Amino acid sequence: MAFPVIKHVRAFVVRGGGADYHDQGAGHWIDDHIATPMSRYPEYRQSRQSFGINVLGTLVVEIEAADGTIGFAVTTGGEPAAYIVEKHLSRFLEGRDPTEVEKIWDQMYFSTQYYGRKGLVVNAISGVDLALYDLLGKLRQEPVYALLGGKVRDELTFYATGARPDLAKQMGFIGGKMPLHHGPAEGEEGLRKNIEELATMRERVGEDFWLMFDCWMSLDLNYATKLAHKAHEYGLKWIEEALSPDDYWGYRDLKKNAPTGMLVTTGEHEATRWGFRMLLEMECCDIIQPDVGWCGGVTELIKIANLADSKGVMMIPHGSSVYSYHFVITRHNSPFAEFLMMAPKADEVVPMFHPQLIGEPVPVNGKLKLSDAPGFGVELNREVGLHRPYAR
Ligand SMILES: C[C@H](O)[C@H](O)CC(=O)C(=O)O
Ligand SMILES: [Mg+2]
Repeated sequence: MAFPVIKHVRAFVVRGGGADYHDQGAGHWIDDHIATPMSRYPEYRQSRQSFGINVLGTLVVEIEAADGTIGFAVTTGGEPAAYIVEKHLSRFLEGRDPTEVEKIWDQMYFSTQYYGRKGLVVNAISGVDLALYDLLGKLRQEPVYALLGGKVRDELTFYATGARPDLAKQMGFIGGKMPLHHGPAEGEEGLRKNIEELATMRERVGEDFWLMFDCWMSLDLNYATKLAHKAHEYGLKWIEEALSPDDYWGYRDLKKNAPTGMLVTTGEHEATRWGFRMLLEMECCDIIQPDVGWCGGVTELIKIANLADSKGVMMIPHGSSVYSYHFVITRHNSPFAEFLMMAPKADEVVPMFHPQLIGEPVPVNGKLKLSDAPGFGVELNREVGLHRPYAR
């Protein structure tokens, strides 16, 4: 079957909304004194926006085929990523057969390797790769999960990330992951407050509900070890992203130090098969958590997931809505998924990438059956103020 060639790649920037690194309004739980690597500076402790978490904004990539079919995807990266997509990556797609996914990925990665490899450049590559999968699904009239080998289960099961695991339990989620609020710079008092928050939640949710801490790269090995042992008394299921993503040695030691039964998880700021190979070969964690919009897209996630599977490690992607749902449903080593509670008080289920996506599915009673609509099954909301800074 011949497909129309790719005619045009476009990159847009959007401000406002869209999950954790995009702009959220004042008073949102996701920006309320969360421990970060910048918490050592008191002036950057209260709000992640104070040090610029939202500075990049959203990147939207659109790929149009010669017959007018359009695939698109949303990720983080803003203007700098839009520049890379328009000025550099587009040459590897325009005029090409859209089924050349592997070759296109390879050329995007190796042509940018001298200034890329991780971070922003891989975000941009991921956005293009996801848009290409969306386009392919639309051209083939198949959902992305079908392109990936089909479902291994009927529905997705979710845990929730947010400030209110107690409400998440009432909403049918299997667990609640809370942001850690106090880092090492807040000393023993901060540590006590962290444990008190966990104890309060444990009291509210009972013994069996999963509770986890997301530490967002804020700790050192000593503090993380102490936190893990104190939190073990309250049945913490996992300690997430405790250390810098570059500290593979620290993760290896934390996994050795962690109490028996507590899982060590990380990887949402890791990228590519090579980064995850380090985490896996050094036995840094029990669960890897790539974000499909940041780790290299679906093409790279296939390789990452296979590496994890061969080591018997679970792969539970960082919350990225439909972009990870279509992957998780095809994998035995991804038995559940993350849902990021984007309601400001984490008290209701709202679409994660609102307002950018139209038709974004959300879990009901902690479960979701994916639709068989083509591609990722969502449409781009063109009312969000799309800005194309580097139009060619
Ligand atoms: C709540 C965390 O600090 C972060 O914003 C989200 C995250 O790391 C996760 O969902 O995992
Ligand atoms: Mg996390």
